[in-house]
Amino acid sequence: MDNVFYQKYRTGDLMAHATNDLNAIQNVAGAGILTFADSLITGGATIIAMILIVDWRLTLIALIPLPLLAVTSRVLGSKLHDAFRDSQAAFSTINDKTQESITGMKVIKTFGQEKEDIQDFTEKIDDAIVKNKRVNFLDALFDPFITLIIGISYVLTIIIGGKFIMESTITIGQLVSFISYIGMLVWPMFAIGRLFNVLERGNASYDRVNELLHEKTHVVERKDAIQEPAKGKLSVEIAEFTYPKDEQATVEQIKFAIDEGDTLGIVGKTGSGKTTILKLVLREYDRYQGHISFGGHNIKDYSLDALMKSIGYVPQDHFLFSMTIRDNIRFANPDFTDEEVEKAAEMAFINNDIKAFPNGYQTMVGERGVSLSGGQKQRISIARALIVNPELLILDDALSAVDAKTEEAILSNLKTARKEKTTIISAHRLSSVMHAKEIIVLDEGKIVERGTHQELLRLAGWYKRMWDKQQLEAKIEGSEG
Ligand SMILES: Nc1ncnc2c1ncn2[C@@H]1O[C@H](COP(=O)(O)OP(=O)(O)OP(=O)(O)O)[C@@H](O)[C@H]1O
Repeated sequence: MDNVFYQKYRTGDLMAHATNDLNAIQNVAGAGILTFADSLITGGATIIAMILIVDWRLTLIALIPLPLLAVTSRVLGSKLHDAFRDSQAAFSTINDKTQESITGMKVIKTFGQEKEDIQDFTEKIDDAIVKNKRVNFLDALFDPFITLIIGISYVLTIIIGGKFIMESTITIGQLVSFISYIGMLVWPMFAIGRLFNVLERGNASYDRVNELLHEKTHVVERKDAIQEPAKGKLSVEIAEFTYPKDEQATVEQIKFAIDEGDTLGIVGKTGSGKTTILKLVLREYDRYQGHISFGGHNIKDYSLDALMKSIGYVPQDHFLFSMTIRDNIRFANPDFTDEEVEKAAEMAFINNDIKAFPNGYQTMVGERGVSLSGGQKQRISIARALIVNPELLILDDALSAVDAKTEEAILSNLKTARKEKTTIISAHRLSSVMHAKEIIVLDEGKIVERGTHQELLRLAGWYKRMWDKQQLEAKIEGSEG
């Protein structure tokens, strides 16, 4: 699924669909069908015996209350359906809240928001309890109603059966055995009630899961898509792109081309649209006016696999998995050798840091392992992208957490190792892009300045002002250090 989907459905919600809802559906397929078969066979056999062995008229009378059972099950079932849907939605909300609270625990603690968070959690739990109580209330109504219906059957049978005995249509013995047959109908009737219960729960969950399964991704591969990884010149022409549900265009009139082996720098204020352009190159969104081609073909002509094989991406918010550093670096392909992993780490200037850990490359990352610094995580993400030696490397503000010296070393490594390959660097620190073949400056989604570092300095615009400011800051930091 595309990004729009993951923005619409939150993690906890998706997990609730995959656990609670699937359980309810599974119940229909298991216990539900078993109960149905059981009630049908036992009930059917008993009714046939009543007709054949005792009296068909008495059987009809005993079954008069049955339509009542159908009506009750229908009415209660439909109420249960709605109540169960609400309770499942409440469970999704709790799941979301739990997931967010645990993930954001550090922030909650730092801002002293534990009490407020617990309060919010309690409110959500209380809401779920109210909704679950309603489900259980409706659930509990089934049995008394069925008992009532069976009671009516008994009463009718005794009254009419008594009349039949007086008329000598049936014997006392037949009436007694008929009443015990009704006793045998008790379980099938309860079973029908339970079946409706399970069915309606499953139905409510099925609606929720079905809605999810019918979501369509907007990024669709062409049937005869190119399977060969993209390679060559990257050319981007975006007349306009607006995020789904937004009204105003986020980027407009973007036009640039990068020859194989060249580097493009993208700079600009925060929120000026740098990441957005990169997302379009990564084909995270397909709906824009314009044309992006890579190696002479529109990126939409490639299979997603072929396009992604050509691109190495280091996002702004790097994410490492709970596995060893080595496995994190060779995430794209576990067959990379230890030498290749170390070479990539060397290029990302993280090799020495990793070797200094007691367990070296075997160090576990994440919840079960060491806490890495922001800069270390960032450089491991860079190594992870570099190891595949991609045709196009995209660094989205990927050097923000390293110091100027480390940045210089990484950039110089990239320059040597990636002579033949294309690189896009988006950054706030202008020194990251100063060696690029072309630099574009964005403001409110439009290119406002472009050229080489020297040309931009001569323009004396935003780039020059920022450059001077950052140089001054670097000098002050240098003298302080
Ligand atoms: N998924 C989204 N849906 C709607 N609007 C978005 C989405 N992602 C970003 N935006 C908006 O698009 C604009 C450009 O965002 P973008 O992330 O491209 O900026 P940026 O230049 O990379 O910023 P920064 O330097 O802070 O990373 C911002 O106003 C942002 O709020």
